[in-house]
Amino acid sequence: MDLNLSRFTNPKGSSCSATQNLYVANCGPAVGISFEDIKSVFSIFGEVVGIHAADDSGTRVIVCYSELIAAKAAFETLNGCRCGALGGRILHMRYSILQPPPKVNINDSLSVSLLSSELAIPGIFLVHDFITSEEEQELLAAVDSKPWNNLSKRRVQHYGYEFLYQTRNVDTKQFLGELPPFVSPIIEKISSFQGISENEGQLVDQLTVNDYPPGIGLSPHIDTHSAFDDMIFSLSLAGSCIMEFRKYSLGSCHSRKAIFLPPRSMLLLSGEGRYGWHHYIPHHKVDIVRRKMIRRYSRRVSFTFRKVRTGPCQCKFSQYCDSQKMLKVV
Ligand SMILES: O=C(O)CCC(=O)C(=O)O
Ligand SMILES: [Fe+2]
Repeated sequence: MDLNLSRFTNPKGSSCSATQNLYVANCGPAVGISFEDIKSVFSIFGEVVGIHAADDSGTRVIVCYSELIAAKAAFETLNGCRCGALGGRILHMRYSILQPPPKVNINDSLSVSLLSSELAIPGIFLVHDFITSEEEQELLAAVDSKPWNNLSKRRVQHYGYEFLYQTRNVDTKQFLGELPPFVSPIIEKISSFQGISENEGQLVDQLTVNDYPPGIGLSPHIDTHSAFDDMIFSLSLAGSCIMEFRKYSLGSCHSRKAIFLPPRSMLLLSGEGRYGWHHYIPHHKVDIVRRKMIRRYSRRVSFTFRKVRTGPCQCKFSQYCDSQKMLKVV
């Protein structure tokens, strides 16, 4: 990704406040106009210090001047006019500002795995391209046609059983009905994972759909042991994010690892990864993955499939297990 892309934005407030940078639409390499041609035309008005692609269309550029007066002169002369020296194209212009580089937190230096084999947390598996783009669009359209519940920073939908955020549990007596037919192909695919089909009964009966605006994450947590069975499946749609895993003991964090979740990937949390590690989506507009900045342009929608637990949890991770802590109190 060209890091110059999207570094420029509209001036806030008045859309006509002038700046030294001009966004120029309808010219660029994709329509046979080189950066040199653009520079020679815009240099008539003053010193041009940079020309950048405004996006990846090849037909929109940012022209940066050293002086505001030059940008204003170019804007007033060329905006909306047919420019003979640039292939006779009509230029559409507005002022643009250079965004400050995104703040990169020192914590972001955590190395991010692309594969679950690199992450190496027992029980955590990531499958890339679990669904096709068409299936992804169908799932997004299906949930977008249903009502969303607004939380403070994101929207959710619950199917099967409602997830209650106050108790971080479900009310097993309040069955909302079978999971909707639009997720049946996903559940079928999950069931065909090696080893999983041997399980008896229903594999999953609860679905939470999360719609995260760009930059919104989720605080570190372990899904309540007493609420859900071992396997938790989370399908990422539309946008990407990183998911961080933290191992706490005696209240402090001893180990941190992270994995990149691209759209259409399926993450399985099970065993130690599900019971003994907190998972967390940092609240970042930009994720650093292998020294590349990956901006969260789009919303991310996740489908988290779980199986509601019917008896107490008997996992080997008792220090994180509410079922086993409750037994001790009694
Ligand atoms: O958005 C995700 O992938 C994870 C959601 C999650 O951890 C949860 O709902 O408990
Ligand atoms: Fe979770």
